[in-house]
Amino acid sequence: MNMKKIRAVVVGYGNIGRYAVQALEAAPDFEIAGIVRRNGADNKPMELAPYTVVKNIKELENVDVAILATPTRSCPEYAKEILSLGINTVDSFDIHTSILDYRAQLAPICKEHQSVSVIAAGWDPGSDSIVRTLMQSLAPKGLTYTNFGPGMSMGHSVCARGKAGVQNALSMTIPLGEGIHRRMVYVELEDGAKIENVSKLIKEDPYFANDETHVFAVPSVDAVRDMGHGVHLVRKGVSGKTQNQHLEFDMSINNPALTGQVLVNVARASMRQQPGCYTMVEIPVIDMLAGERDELIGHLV
Ligand SMILES: NC(=O)C1=CN([C@@H]2O[C@H](COP(=O)(O)OP(=O)(O)OC[C@H]3O[C@@H](n4cnc5c(N)ncnc54)[C@H](OP(=O)(O)O)[C@@H]3O)[C@@H](O)[C@H]2O)C=CC1
Ligand SMILES: N[C@@H](CCCC(=O)C(=O)O)C(=O)O
Repeated sequence: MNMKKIRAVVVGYGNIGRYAVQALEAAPDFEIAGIVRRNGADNKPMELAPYTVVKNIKELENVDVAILATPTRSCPEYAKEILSLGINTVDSFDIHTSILDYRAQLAPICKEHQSVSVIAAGWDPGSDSIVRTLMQSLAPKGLTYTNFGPGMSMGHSVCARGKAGVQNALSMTIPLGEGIHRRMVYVELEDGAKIENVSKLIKEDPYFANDETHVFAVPSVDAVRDMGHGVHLVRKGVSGKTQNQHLEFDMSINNPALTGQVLVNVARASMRQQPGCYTMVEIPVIDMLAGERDELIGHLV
């Protein structure tokens, strides 16, 4: 039997957007309804030749879900507009301290327009959030440490790139142990910009303000960039009344490729939820997989 494919749109064609398109192309149950870019079809890259590229999602027909691959700080605006059209949205919004507030803003819009939004769905926040939740259930008392990298944080790099005087930026996350990180930021300056001013702007942004941060000027960010990243999540705690349970989760990844894959997974899951706004820990993990539920249960459980 031919199943109707989910019609997805990718909004924003930067790092995550590129890999989200690839993950959609590799998924058996999706078709790409189009790509939304700020400049529409101007300078359309070769690999997008098969697709319609537009400035506004309203120019596309029968869209089920929009994958927001835009800077985190632009996600709320795009999500509100698109959810109001009755189209589902998913994003990898990664300002941990604002997730609850963001969810509360989107929930009534989803209910009013019968749409679904899955927010904060990359790998952290995202799949790591599921691992932390599972670990806490296995050892309810204890401590979890999330140790990133070393690797490139897309969110911090986007943030640094947005500062006045910055042409391009790379923010490397260096693990110091027990969930503490150092930020090493490499910036390509615009003509006339001063590293002292740029450094101040970056260090006072909430993305960086709580971590030790060093900012360096480099002639070319491209020459030093590598999009590898990873995480080592550990929990030591107590199951029932038994101490010293030790749990670990490790991954070493291409950051945008993994994020793009997770976004496609939650785009699929969005089609299986009631109207509302969800984080990944609120969705059955099986809903993120393609295929028949019974078959999946048969080989996964
Ligand atoms: N939760 C997680 O685990 C993860 C989250 N992320 C999040 O993904 C976000 C995107 O990262 P990345 O793909 O590297 O970013 P990029 O800057 O490479 O791409 C973002 C794209 O969004 C579009 N866009 C729309 N509005 C704006 C705007 N106001 N300013 C700039 N670009 C805009 C542009 O595409 P166009 O020109 O086509 O319109 C741009 O290329 C990050 O901010 C990060 O927080 C990333 C990795 C993991
Ligand atoms: N949100 C991150 C992914 C998790 C890693 C992280 O938060 C970091 O390196 O600081 C990103 O944007 O790359």
